[in-house]
Amino acid sequence: MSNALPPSDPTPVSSRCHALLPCAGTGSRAGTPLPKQYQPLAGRPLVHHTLAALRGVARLDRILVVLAPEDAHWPGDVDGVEAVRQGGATRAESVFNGLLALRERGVPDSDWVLVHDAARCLVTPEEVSALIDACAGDPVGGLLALPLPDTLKDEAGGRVAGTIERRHKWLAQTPQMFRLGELLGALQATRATGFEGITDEASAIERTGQRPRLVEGRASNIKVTYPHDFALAEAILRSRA
Ligand SMILES: Nc1ccn([C@@H]2O[C@H](COP(=O)(O)OP(=O)(O)OP(=O)(O)O)[C@@H](O)[C@H]2O)c(=O)n1
Ligand SMILES: C[C@](O)(CO)[C@H](O)COP(=O)(O)O
Repeated sequence: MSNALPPSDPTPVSSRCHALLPCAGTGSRAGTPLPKQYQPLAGRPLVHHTLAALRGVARLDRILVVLAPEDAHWPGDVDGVEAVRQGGATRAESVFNGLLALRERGVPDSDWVLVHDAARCLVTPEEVSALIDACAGDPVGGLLALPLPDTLKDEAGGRVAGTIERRHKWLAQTPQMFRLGELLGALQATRATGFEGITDEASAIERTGQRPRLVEGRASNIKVTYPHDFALAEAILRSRA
């Protein structure tokens, strides 16, 4: 009988999770004087609410925020949070740079990364935990999403061009949870085209032929995007206080 050990798995399964926050946008649709992630909301900059929710998830090993290189609003020292000034021209590029920064810090390719929009400040620790619970044993990973609640219309020239079958249609939210190496590779494959068509992490993973898991989230996990979203976000935050 041979004493040789069986060959080791080249990609050991890791259960470690990290959060990555793209926070380098300009918030052009929000129309606020400050980039929207720094706009005051219930007495604090918007991104602080996002970070407070993530810091409430004990299973997150690291929280890394990707800032624009010229960001003048980041407070500098947020407990338990690391920031890199490596934001890119698009969300996908900011995420890609953040993943490289995680790798440079020694995070192995097999660890999970939960990418979460800084602008989704209403996410709760419970929603993040539900995503981790649902995806930790999944071979691909997945995302929070919401089954489409309304009738969906196709438009042409400001008029209805048709009604789209809404069964099996979901609205993608964040966090989106994938293995560091897989997500980096998937984004790298679209880099030459300027990450064209990559509007979230799942879309990059889908291009590799894999099918991310949909984990039902809540309607309250909105991305603050337009001017009227601030009042809604503030009302929800105050109702929770
Ligand atoms: N080059 C970019 C663009 C966006 N983001 C981040 O990605 C998240 C989602 O993007 P979005 O809501 O589109 O933010 P903005 O790009 O800032 O908004 P807009 O498109 O209205 O300018 C935000 O937290 C934003 O800060 C980023 O890190 N880098
Ligand atoms: C990632 C995202 O929040 C999922 O809904 C969304 O695609 C970001 O879109 P944006 O146009 O960059 O705001």
